[in-house]
Amino acid sequence: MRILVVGAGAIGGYFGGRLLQAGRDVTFLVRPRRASELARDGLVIKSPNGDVTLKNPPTVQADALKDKFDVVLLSCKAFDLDDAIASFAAAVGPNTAIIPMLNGMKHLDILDAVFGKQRVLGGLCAIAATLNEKREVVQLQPMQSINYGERDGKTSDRVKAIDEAFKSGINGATASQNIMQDMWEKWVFLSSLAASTSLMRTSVGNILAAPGGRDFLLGMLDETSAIATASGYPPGGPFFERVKGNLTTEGSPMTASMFRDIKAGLPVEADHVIGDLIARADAAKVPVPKLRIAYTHLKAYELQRVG
Ligand SMILES: NC(=O)C1=CN([C@@H]2O[C@H](COP(=O)(O)OP(=O)(O)OC[C@H]3O[C@@H](n4cnc5c(N)ncnc54)[C@H](OP(=O)(O)O)[C@@H]3O)[C@@H](O)[C@H]2O)C=CC1
Ligand SMILES: CC(C)(CO)C(=O)C(=O)O
Repeated sequence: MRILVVGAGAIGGYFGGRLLQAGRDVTFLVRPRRASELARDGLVIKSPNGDVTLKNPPTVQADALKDKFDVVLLSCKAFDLDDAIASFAAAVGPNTAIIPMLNGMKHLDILDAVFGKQRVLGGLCAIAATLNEKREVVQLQPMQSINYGERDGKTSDRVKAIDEAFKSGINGATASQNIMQDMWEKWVFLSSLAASTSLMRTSVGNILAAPGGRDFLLGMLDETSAIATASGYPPGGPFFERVKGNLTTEGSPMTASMFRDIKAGLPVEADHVIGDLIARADAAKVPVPKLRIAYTHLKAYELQRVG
């Protein structure tokens, strides 16, 4: 099974690296700067689940991409999605399965429109990872999982084959028969965490310890849960039960990748992760005052960032 990992950042580098470490046929589609970093230093993963340096990981750049791949693991940020689609389109053949790792949901519609719904699986990951100043992939906590599945819930041969390949290298790899529900639950959790930690500029533990902090976090979770419910995906499945406790754990150092990006002065996925959720709330007439403040805050950050 030929796997093209689009982007060798935190998520692509981590999961693609683990598959490569397990001997899978992985190629990273990268842009010139990342290509030279990987050629010079290898793909370095620092992780509580085991460090590894993968020398000379196979890479390809968009202009040289000709072969069709069986699987495309899409791990760019939402604001790079159009550019990434143009870059990996040549790798998509009649039997290619695209597995997106992006937070949010809107990318599914965009990918469907370009490649056809039958090529786009559902996908998500739960991990806290980042690139450090040496451009090494750093996993910040042991937690990790990656889910994928047919969006109609069927068990297909292609998902069985992907599952076998992913399980061989990644702890926490799971084929899901309820991937749309899982994606919505992940979005509910992530948007609550990202909106809260970005707005309060601190961890879940510090927010919980502040006056009104617990009510604020749970109020945010109520708003995002109401949107999911109005969209036909009431949260409450096993994934959600597992992650919900993270928002109420005293002393938790947890933050969202969006908050880490703000601290580093990087662009954020404000429209994809929060703005799109508010649009769905408006369509369903669900009041979301806390989420709106977080969105205004993120858009003000974006304006200040570009000057
Ligand atoms: N980090 C985390 O802990 C988690 C992140 N996510 C989600 O996963 C997605 C990816 O996040 P993350 O890995 O953190 O982001 P990163 O910024 O670390 O990595 C994204 C990578 O995509 C690459 N990229 C973008 N466009 C292209 C292109 N056209 N061709 C090749 N490479 C491209 C970028 O390359 P370049 O270096 O050239 O800019 C970059 O290395 C996001 O939607 C995020 O919300 C989900 C769960 C946890
Ligand atoms: C919810 C979480 C923390 C875990 O994957 C995440 O997706 C993120 O920080 O972007």
